Amino acid sequence: MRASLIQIAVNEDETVEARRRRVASLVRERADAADLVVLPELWTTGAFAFDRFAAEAEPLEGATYEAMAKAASDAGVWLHAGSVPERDRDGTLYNTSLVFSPSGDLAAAYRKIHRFGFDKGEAVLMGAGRELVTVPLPETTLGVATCYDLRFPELFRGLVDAGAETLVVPAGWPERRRSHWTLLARARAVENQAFVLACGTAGTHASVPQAGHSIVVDPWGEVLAEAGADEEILTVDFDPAKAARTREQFPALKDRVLGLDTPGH
Ligand SMILES: O=C(O)CCC(=O)C(=O)O
Repeated sequence: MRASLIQIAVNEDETVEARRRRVASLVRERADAADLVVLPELWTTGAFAFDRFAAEAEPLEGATYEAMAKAASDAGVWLHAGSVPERDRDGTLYNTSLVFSPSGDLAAAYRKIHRFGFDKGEAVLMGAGRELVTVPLPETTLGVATCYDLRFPELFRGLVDAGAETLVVPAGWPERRRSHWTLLARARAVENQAFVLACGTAGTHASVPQAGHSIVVDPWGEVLAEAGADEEILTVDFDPAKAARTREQFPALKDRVLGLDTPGH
């Protein structure tokens, strides 16, 4: 299977409309060059452009949905279109990822569960998702998570329990914590014996330089490919069956002990 992670530069000198058109054509260019294309988190607005979330939020089937559904079907690829600021019918905002099939149908939508910012930014401006999302592809089952979710291993265990073998993580990770990004991507791969495809943004928006360094890790924790800091398309061939083989040959997941007693009980 061949995956292309498109590490988009999110800078303020490009309008959302221009970036959407540019990204749609980058996706289209992956026709015959990838089976699965992955985009980063909130690449229209910028993950740190909190003051624009409300103004640029879209209904689920908004402009980004339409452009990405068409790009996926034009290219004939599975497309994890990263995430958009979604406004639901009640007016609540969510950080929502969209996955399209090669015919351009929506295969899954995932609302980010762990919101970043503690008492500011996304954590106060957006609602939290509650549902784990997996997407069965012919070759593998994807488990999806977004950026800050990477710090919460229990979410990934939930995805593995639901059948995920390839974990896809769009992000807008800041440069100042790049070492955590790489470490956590490898940790999630090793502990879950799964591929991790983690696609970040490049550029600088809201004065926050982005880490870039999108990364693909195999179920043994080996880094198959890693991008630099700038906009880049990272393409990698991988054998999705390696997740099952690794779980068979080194069956650590079977040794999990659940429901431990807590101190004092
Ligand atoms: O956890 C981090 O260090 C970065 C998280 C983040 O930037 C996000 O979730 O948008």
